[in-house]
Amino acid sequence: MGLFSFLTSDIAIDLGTANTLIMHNGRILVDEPSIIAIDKRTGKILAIGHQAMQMHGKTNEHIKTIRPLKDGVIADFTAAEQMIRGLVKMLPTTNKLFAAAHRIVVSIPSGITEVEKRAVKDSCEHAGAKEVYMVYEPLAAAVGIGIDITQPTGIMIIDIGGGTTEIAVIALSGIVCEQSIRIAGDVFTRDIVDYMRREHNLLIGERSGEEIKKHIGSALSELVSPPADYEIRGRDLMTGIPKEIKVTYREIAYCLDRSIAKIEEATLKVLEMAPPELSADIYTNGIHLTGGGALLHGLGERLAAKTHLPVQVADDPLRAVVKGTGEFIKDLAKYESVLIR
Ligand SMILES: Nc1ncnc2c1ncn2[C@@H]1O[C@H](COP(=O)(O)OP(=O)(O)OP(=O)(O)O)[C@@H](O)[C@H]1O
Repeated sequence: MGLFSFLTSDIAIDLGTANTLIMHNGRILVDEPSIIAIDKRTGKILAIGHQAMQMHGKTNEHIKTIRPLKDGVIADFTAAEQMIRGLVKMLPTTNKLFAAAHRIVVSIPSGITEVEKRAVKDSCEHAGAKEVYMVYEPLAAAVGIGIDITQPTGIMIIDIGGGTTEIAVIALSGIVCEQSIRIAGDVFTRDIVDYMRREHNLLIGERSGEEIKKHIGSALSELVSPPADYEIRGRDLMTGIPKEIKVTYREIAYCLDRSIAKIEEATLKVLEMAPPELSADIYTNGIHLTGGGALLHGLGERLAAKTHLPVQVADDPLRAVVKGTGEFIKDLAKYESVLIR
């Protein structure tokens, strides 16, 4: 008997490169980093989500941490399945509401291939789901921020996640034109780690790079309300001794500049592709920014300056996709044309 058959209702999953969120009946019950830790000798899972993230970069030879998704898609099928299983187990199964849940809606990047889609579906099925529906992330993000995607109105979404940035123009429940690029949070983190090594001779880990990004990551070198300098520790490459330095947001803006320019480029491409009637709508309604990357300081302002359009950063950008995915599972019939089996 599959895991989902013990549950009492349908669930929505935002299976992300960085974070996986699970929602039921309008409530986000699981919000964990997409990572597992296993014992290399036995293959046993030692930790999932936050607990596994604590171990990331600090493991000994017997422990391995795995991030099952890369660039928005499943890179390690077995680990993905184990992670989904483990995260679903975190749901309060004692709650009667979960008694008959065997349908799930899971969000996927819009640039995903048929083989990659199959991998998502199979992972969910192997984890116990009986019916799996998939929905493209930009559609879920739009619904998640409260937009009615069924209207004949052009909506532009830029969803910057961990692995992919999805830029799409949506109308009448469908994606009219889009670009899905593999420049997002993970690349920003890598840019920071590389910069620290190059400019400061300081070797830092992925987690430290991510902390810098979250605290002082900036898309602009001049901010109206700048964050305070951030202290970071790592290994001095010259001496091999641990050291601490202070980093400014301006340095981070400098090292992220190239990657952000690629997002700008893709945004302009999508705007160029949009049919004129939808361009007119976008001129009025502007661009909606979702995903964790939307939290970079000054990103909204930078994109607004580049496109000369109003840019709105979602209130809760990290949760927009799962909130939208949760709406789809509530009314499968209404969204039949949007959902992929
Ligand atoms: N305050 C912040 N500033 C900048 N980046 C942030 C901030 N908070 C989170 N992030 C980044 O956002 C990314 C995660 O965003 P999100 O959860 O939307 O992506 P995901 O759904 O896991 O990825 P994908 O959709 O690409 O599969 C991570 O790279 C994380 O480091």
